[in-house]
Amino acid sequence: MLFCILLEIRPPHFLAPADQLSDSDRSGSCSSQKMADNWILTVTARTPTNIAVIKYWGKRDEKLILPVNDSISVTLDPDHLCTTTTVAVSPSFDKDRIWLNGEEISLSSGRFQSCLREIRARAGDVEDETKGIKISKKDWEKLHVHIASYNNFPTAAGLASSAAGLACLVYSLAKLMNVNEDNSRLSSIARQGSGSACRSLYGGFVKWIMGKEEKGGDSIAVQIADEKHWDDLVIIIAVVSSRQKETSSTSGMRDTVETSLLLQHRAKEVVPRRIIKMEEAIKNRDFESFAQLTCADSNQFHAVCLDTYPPIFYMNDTSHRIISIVEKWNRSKGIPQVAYTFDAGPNAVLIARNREVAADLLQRLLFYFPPNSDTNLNSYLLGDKSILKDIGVEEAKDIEGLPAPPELKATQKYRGDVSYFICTRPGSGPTLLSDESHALLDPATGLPK
Ligand SMILES: Nc1ncnc2c1ncn2[C@@H]1O[C@H](COP(=O)(O)OP(=O)(O)OP(=O)(O)O)[C@@H](O)[C@H]1O
Ligand SMILES: C[C@@](O)(CCOP(=O)(O)OP(=O)(O)O)CC(=O)O
Repeated sequence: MLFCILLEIRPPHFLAPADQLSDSDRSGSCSSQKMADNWILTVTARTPTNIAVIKYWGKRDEKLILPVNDSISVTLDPDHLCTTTTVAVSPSFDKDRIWLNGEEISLSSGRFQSCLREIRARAGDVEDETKGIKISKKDWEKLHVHIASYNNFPTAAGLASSAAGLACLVYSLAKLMNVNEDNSRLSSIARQGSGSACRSLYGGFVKWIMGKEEKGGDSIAVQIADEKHWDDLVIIIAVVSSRQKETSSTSGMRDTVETSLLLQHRAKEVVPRRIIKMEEAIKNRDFESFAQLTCADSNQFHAVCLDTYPPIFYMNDTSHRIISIVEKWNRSKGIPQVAYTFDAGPNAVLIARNREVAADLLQRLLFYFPPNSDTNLNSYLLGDKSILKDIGVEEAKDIEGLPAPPELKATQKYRGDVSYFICTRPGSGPTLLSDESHALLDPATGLPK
């Protein structure tokens, strides 16, 4: 029986007209055609976001997304910030479709198309004996997919949604289509969806090697160390604004490449040295060097944005205030306690050397940026909320009683200038979610649940 069902399943609209069917086609056509109308195969995966500590900014090839320098990132714990994507294939689908955060969006962009094309070109044979489904390598060119993706954090707000999103798209499709390639090879496909996405194929500490080849085959991500290597680190993100930004990373870096002389100096002289030092700092868990390099690189990235014509401003007054709080505190301690870094937006990503320092940091941040009176504490700190206990904050009113940081003379507060905080840590790479309850597509219809 199973053999009969498995004979050959072709999408109904690709079935040959009856008079062109061979005997073997006919012998299996009844059950397989019936099955062909009904089956849906799905895969769900979860992929983390990442924050660059040595920034990628500038492409040498826009279409293939090849960068002008190497970059290094820390993968953030997917328990707190992640994309979940379900991909489905069925002969009953008549076109490729994608839903992002519940809304259908166009798949026509060159970037989505590049990822789909590259994955399809590497697809393998798939057989699901329990469902009686067999898809051969060549069938993938004709079958269509449905994709549903959800980011559990703001999209297009400088929190690298494109990184987690495109990495998850490529990873889940690769699993659905049985692509037999390691994550580094998959990273070079994700790179063509969004540069920073290639680094989300690994957990821990990741380097995107810029590569030299014209076609970009050697522009891949590699893991420097996994998330357990340096598990003291605690990361606090201050979400300063979750509105969509004015200048996208893509257009911003294009303008920078065209107009900034500082970028050329950075890519040629500064980053190559910093990459070597940053790799060493990570391998040796040398927080002092790690923090010094991270802050310097973030500052240079924003200087390069300012050196662009027309100038790009991603940070705002709140971002600058946070830098000042951290700089003064680090100086008062003699050695860095916290590193800061800002991507293409005003949100601060603060990396504390350990949990104790992270608690002191959160105390300072809550002191200067208390929530509005109508904000609930539960929605003001997301992620690992247990850190609130460390500073004795159980309710929003406890924030009012926090002591002023001793190293700072100014005690003016900036109530409401931070939308919320996220407390997280370095985290793991992509994972498959086998529990059906995580799927975003209905297994019976292939449409969003
Ligand atoms: N889960 C997802 N699946 C597929 N595509 C996504 C997903 N999330 C985001 N994207 C794509 O990425 C775009 C947002 O990218 P953009 O670079 O503007 O912002 P960001 O990645 O949040 O910020 P940044 O890269 O500057 O930190 C979205 O408009 C969408 O096209
Ligand atoms: C500031 C950055 O976050 C830039 C991210 O740029 P994207 O990867 O979003 O850009 P595209 O490749 O055009 O999609 C720094 C970084 O992540 O390295």
